[in-house]
This record gives sequence, structure tokens and C-alpha cells, in this order.
Amino acid sequence: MADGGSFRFSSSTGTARNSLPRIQTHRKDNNNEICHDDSATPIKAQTIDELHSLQKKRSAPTTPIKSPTHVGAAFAAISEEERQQQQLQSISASLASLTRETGPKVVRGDPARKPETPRVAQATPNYFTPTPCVSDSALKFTHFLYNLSPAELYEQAIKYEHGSFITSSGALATLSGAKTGRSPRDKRVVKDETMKMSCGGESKGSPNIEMDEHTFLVNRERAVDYLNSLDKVFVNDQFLNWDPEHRIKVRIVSARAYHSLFMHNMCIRPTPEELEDFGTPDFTIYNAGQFPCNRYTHYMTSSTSVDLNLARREMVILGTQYAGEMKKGLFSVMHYLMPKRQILSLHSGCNMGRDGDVALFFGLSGGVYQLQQLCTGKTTLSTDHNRYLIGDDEHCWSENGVSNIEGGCYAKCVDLSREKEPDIWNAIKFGTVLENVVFDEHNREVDFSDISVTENTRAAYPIEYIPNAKIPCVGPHPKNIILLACDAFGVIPPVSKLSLAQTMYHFISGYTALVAGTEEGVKEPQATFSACFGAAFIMMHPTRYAAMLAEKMQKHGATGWLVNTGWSGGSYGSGNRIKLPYTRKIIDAIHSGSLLEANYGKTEVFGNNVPCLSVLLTHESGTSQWSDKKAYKDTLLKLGGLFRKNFDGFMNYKIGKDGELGEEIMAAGPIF
Ligand SMILES: Nc1ncnc2c1ncn2[C@@H]1O[C@H](COP(=O)(O)OP(=O)(O)OP(=O)(O)O)[C@@H](O)[C@H]1O
Ligand SMILES: O=C([O-])CC(=O)C(=O)O
Ligand SMILES: [Ca+2]
Ligand SMILES: [Mn+2]
Repeated sequence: MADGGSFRFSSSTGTARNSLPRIQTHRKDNNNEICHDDSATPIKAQTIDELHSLQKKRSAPTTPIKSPTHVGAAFAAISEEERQQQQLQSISASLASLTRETGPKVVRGDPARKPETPRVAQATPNYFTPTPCVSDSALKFTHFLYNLSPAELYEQAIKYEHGSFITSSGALATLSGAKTGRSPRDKRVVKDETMKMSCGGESKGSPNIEMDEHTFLVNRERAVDYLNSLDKVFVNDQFLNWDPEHRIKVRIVSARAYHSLFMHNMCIRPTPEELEDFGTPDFTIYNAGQFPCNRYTHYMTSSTSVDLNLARREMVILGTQYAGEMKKGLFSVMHYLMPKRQILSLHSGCNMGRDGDVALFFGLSGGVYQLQQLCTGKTTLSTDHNRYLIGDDEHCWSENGVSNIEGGCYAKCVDLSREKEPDIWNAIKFGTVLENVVFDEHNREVDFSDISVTENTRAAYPIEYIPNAKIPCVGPHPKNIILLACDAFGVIPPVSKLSLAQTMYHFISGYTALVAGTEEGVKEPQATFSACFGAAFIMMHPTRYAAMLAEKMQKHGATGWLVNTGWSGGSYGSGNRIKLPYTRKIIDAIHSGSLLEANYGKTEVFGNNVPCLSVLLTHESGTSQWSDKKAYKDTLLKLGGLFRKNFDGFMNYKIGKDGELGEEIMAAGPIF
């Protein structure tokens, strides 16, 4: 250093440096002097680097820290060094190239950081078996950042990823790139030997297009090579399913801090102790979303490919950075693993009242790329200030009751307001990932009404950001099964009570509306049907899930409801969307049991039981009668016809004992 940090006047001032009296810094005996001596206090740092190293207290919450004496018998023999070695081996094995039959040399820590603390520094990198083959990749280390904290991930994102900013409320704004929703047409599944793939195929909107093992391996190699070629990758080891008996260990290897933070929020976060015993993951995701797939590869119809291999317990993502692919990819895995254990997996939100009454909220999603599919309200309606939130999107129903699969929520943000959705609004703070929102350049305030990037703006936050979250996220058997449909035709009543067969009919149908924007002002609603309210995620025939649901509802005496969160008094364009506070009132009446007490009449065509309540139709609620009765009847018949046509595909499947319930279900559809 030129200056050594000592103070001096510039000689250009003309003042002779040496002519000024020196300031005395050594100690004098008399204590009357004005100057004091700083060097007398103990010196904590000799250099700037050392000073900076003092800033960070050494802690490694994600690095197992227990001393062998505190560890259970099975682990008692393992030294810290051995344990670290095992972790490195496990990660190297995850990133192994199958053609070279070996994993890369992995080293923990950020390559950009000087090896300042023992945590990152490794004088002799500890790596997996040396790669024998001759390739430059054998000479390179793959650095990995393991289970970083949100603060560390913020720093990584802001430093290295374009489009990452801190918003005024502290959330991390990110851009997902060209894809701002899921790409179901690019999803492929390699069947497990035991698996019967007959979920209705593409015609039912189920994107579980088959793929062969070899093609999967080609894509896997492409993703792994891409990840290994990077300076660093992020590794998350986390859990799925709050039911401890059926918990699944997942590893997510990704290239972006955004992806790592998203999964940190969305999966269940392990405690340091749980991480210590983590061992080998049950399922691994390779997210190489920045890198496209090779379109000359078989089965590839675009440069995006999301591939599940159930036998290998792996998932590969190429060509899309939309984080929801990981969340929903794992959900598909659960739709395969759980029913094998007689556990029903559900695309639903879930909450619980003070008295322990549990409700499930089913509904289609609005996270699909380039589709103006309306979100039905699972997240919005399960997040209820007066009830405990168990989860907003993915659950299991087992003999033990319900359990959330995830550790976080993924809320739609378009037109979000503090007044209408205070709990979601307040959850958008430090740690939350805010995808594809637009904010003020200077004060970083988010404009939730701005859909310049996409209409599918989203917030991903840990579930404990909702004040009345129920942790652990498990609950007793549900009492109410609420099927949500955003009906843009405007003919489904705001609420109907369903018989068991009707509940199954609507569950298998999985109706919601889609508003396809064509010319300005002319927007025709379209019906969309997605079996089990999640055809994109189911792995077996829908009737298998439906049969399990029917059996559980019967056994535990649950009531089914159909709630329209869409239009009333006319179709999209002429009627109004039913106001959220009004839908909440209906839901409150379901929870309290008061709606069960109402008098009911049957609707024409659908034959659902509708409560005879005049209060149901009021102007400020956004509900009204159609003024044009003929138009109403025509629209009702049109929608009924669409339901019927959709259901034709399910006619051949038996459900329940001797297929009895099957016939009942068929009869529960529209009659005209
Ligand atoms: N009457 C209503 N009931 C419910 N939601 C409404 C209503 N009116 C408007 N909305 C809006 O509809 C959207 C529902 O989105 P939400 O995130 O709850 O959907 P979701 O079912 O969880 O979908 P996904 O599975 O894609 O996450 C919210 O933006 C909400 O504000
Ligand atoms: O997965 C997503 O992108 C959002 C979501 O919850 C869904 O689509 O069901
Ligand atoms: Ca949601
Ligand atoms: Mn969803």
C-alpha cells in the first residue's frame, strides 16, 4: 500500500509537511492533553481484509454442527471431516455425468470469494474420486452453494442476476425470463415399470406425454454438463410433506439464486439437525433452465423441456426459468408416490377453524404460460384472517388427516391490494420472491396493477409469513370440500351444495373458464376442464383419485360445495366478477355450518342444490340476475353441453365397488 493509511497533507498546498508539530500519540504521564491514543486499545484488525473478516460471525446453520458426542449412535462414529466428505460425495454423485460415469470435483463455497474463513476455504479441495477420463471438465472444480440463507441468496441474486432488485417492502423482485408461466406442452414423463399411464392423454389437457429413458438421459446429460460448466451451482436439500411418516427428501440443483430462494421458500426447510441426518435425497431436480434443450433430440417439440423420470427419481429442466416448474414437477412426483401408499394427493388449499374444522379448496391454476386462464382462488380463499392456514396449493389426505406438501405459498399478485388481501400483502417482505412485477425505478414501490411483463405475477413466501399459519402444517380430516370454479359464462350460481356423486362429477370435470384475448374488447369465454383440478399433475387415471376422494369424504362425513368465483348476471364482458368480500361471506357461511341449514332448491340443467337466499343476489356483491332470460338459458345449455362433451371420455371407467358410484356420478351431470 502506498500510504499505509497514515494521514498527511498534500504537498501541493505549499505547506512544508515537516514544519508542523507532530501530533503526540504516545502516552504521556500527565492526563491533561487533548489528544488521546487510539492504539492503546487492543488492536482487532491489522488490515482492511481482516477488519472485513470480523464483520461476519462464523455460524453455519446449514452446516451440521453437532459434535459426535451429541449425535445418535448411527452417527457417533462419523467425524466432522468424514461427514463433510460424505456430503461432497453425495453432491458429486448427484452431478455425475452418466457417459463419463463419474461426478465432478465439487468444492463448497463461492468461487468469487477469497478464501477468508475456514468455512469456504479449503487448502486442498476435498473432492470425489479423481476423474480418470481425458476431458477439460476433469480439470475444473464445480463450486456449490449449499442451502444458503435468504440474505446470502439476495446478495448472489443482486450481484449476478440481471433483473434482481430489492423492492420497497424488502422482497426480492426477479425476472423469470421469456417464460412467465408453466409450459405443460413441454412436459414429458418416463414411466415407472409399475405405472399405468392412462390419464386421458393430451385430449384431456393432461400433458403427461411419454418419453423414453434414452432421451431422458440425453437431456439429463445436457443439463448436468451445463451446470458443471458454470462457476457455481446452488444446492438445496429440503423436504416435502409435513406428515413425518410420509416425508420426502428432495435436492434441487440450480444455477440461479432466484431458483434457490424460491425453493427455500416453497419446500419445507430442514432444521440443522434434520440436515445433519439428510443422507441421500429421494428425488433430485436439475434445473438448467437458462440452457435450451436440443431440438434435434427425439420428443422435443420446442427448446423447452421439463422431464420427469420416476424410476430414476430425477427431473430435468431445460429452456425455461419459470420457477413454478420445479414446484409443480415435485407435485407430479407426489401424485405418483402418495397414491401408492393409499394417500390422496390434492391440488387444493386448506385451512382450519378455531374448532378444528378443516376445509379444502380445489380449483384450477392460472400459472400456465400464454393462457389467460383465471385463477380460481385457492390461495386467496385459504388465506383467511379468521382461520389457521394449513397450506395454499398442495396437500395430502391420509389416515392421519391432512398435511401440506409444501413449506410456502405462491400467490398470484395481479391487482393485489392491502385492503382486500392484507395477509398476502404483508407477506411480501424480506425473503419473499416477487416474480415479474413492475416497480417504480426510484422508490422501488411495486405497481401490482402493471402487467407489462405478464399477467401471472407471483409472490413466493414461507408459510410462516402468514400470521395465523398452522405449524406444523397438518390438520384433522376435512369437513368441507369446496370446489372453486371461475365461471366466465356467468351461469354457475355463487354457491351450490353438492351430493357426493355431484362432488365427484365436478371433481373429475375440473371446470374453470379461460378468457382468450383476441381482438380489442371482444373476449369470448372458453370452458376449460382439467381432471381432478390438476390434470397436468396427475399420474394415474383421474377416476383413481376420485374414488379415493369419495371414499374419504364418505368415511369422514365431509360435505361438497361448488363456489363460483367468476361472473354473475351475464358472461365476461357484460356481467361482473363476483366481489371477493362476497365470496368470503359465502365461504364463512360454509365454515360456520349456517349454509347447511338453509332451504335449497334445484337449479335447471345442472341440478345442483342452491340455497334459497335472496341476499345472494345484490348489486354491491357483484351478483345479479341476468336481464336477458333467453341469453341466460342459451348460455346455461351451452356450458352444460361442454360439460357433457368433456365427461364422455370418462364414461368407460368403473369407480367404487362394482362401478356403482360410477353410474351415479354419470347421472349427477347436467340433464337437458
Ligand atoms: N370472488 C373472488 N374469489 C376469489 N378470488 C377472486 C375473486 N375475485 C377476484 N379474485 C382474484 O382472483 C385471483 C385468485 O388467485 P389465487 O392465487 O387465489 O388462485 P389459485 O387458485 O391459488 O391459483 P394457482 O394454483 O395458479 O396458484 C386473485 O388474484 C384474487 O384477488
Ligand atoms: O405452478 C404454478 O405456476 C402456479 C400454480 O400454483 C399452478 O399453476 O397451479
Ligand atoms: Ca395459488
Ligand atoms: Mn397451484
